[in-house]
Amino acid sequence: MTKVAFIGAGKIGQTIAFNVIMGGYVDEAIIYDIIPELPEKFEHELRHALASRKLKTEVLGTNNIDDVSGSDIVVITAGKPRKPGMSRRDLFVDNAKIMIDLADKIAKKNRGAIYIMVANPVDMMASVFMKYSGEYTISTGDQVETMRMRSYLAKKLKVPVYDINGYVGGEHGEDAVVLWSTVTVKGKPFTEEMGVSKSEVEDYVKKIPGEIIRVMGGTTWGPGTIIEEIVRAIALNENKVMSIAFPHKYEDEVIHVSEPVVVGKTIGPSLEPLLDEKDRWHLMASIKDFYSVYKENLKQLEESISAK
Ligand SMILES: NC(=O)c1ccc[n+]([C@@H]2O[C@H](COP(=O)([O-])OP(=O)(O)OC[C@H]3O[C@@H](n4cnc5c(N)ncnc54)[C@H](O)[C@@H]3O)[C@@H](O)[C@H]2O)c1
Repeated sequence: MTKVAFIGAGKIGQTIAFNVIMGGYVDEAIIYDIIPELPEKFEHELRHALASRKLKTEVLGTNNIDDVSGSDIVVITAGKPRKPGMSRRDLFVDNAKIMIDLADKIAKKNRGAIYIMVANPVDMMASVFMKYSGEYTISTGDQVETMRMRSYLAKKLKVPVYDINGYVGGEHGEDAVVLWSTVTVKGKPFTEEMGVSKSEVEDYVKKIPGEIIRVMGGTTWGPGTIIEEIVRAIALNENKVMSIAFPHKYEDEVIHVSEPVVVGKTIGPSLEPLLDEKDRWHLMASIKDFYSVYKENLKQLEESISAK
């Protein structure tokens, strides 16, 4: 019996919820948003789709946060999306205020759930939510970049995408790094002699989301499918290796940075010890950078809250 809650029913929230619910492996789903009637009408849409697929998943769309209770998995997409030209980190203060409010309202009614953060800046929002709720939180992190990297290599090298393996790590977004020591093509370690340069792949992974946002107004289908796989891995205890951001204790904070890790009902162990020295150095640099930006952002957040 698996119950999943979706907090936020905007573009990405709807896409993830649709994919998860149509997967047929969830017994109950609750969809919550603050926009009047939106979750309720989305519930009707889902019921129609479920009828067509002959699935008996129980779905509730609601504007009442008290309905969000007893969940095993909580997927949080509530928050502002970035506009063209904005960085994910620009959303920190506004979206962190939403996370603090949600931590207060939903954590006590869903104790022991795994919380999956999607709202940006996603890794920092996971750290904020965990800090204020005390609940185990992961971020979808670089699993999205990982699939962008694999898809680009497959297209360039003209091989099926399932012949490409490997991961992207570090903070989700502009600072994510391809963990080249993990990348293989048809089981062989990647080399530039295969016909594509590392910098070209890195450039694609960094720039493509901004380009999609500029033209399509947001990224949905890619992340919506990739994030469904994270939910599925947890719900079905698949123990699959994914590059998601999970809690790391660093200095005086718990922070979230992605590295390949086994994902099931519990998260871990990490594959970080198997990376080469260069990739491990990149991850450590990314943890240090995350920590200093995060501390600075927390300061701004506190100033903004106390200025009210
Ligand atoms: N992690 C990823 O890979 C990834 C991918 C795509 C989008 N995102 C992020 O997800 C977030 C949502 O993006 P979107 O395109 O769906 O935006 P959107 O504007 O379409 O949807 C956001 C939804 O959140 C709701 N919301 C706001 N405050 C809320 C609250 N307190 N409680 C419940 N619902 C609330 C809004 O009413 C809206 O329906 C953004 O921060 C975006 O950057 C992350």
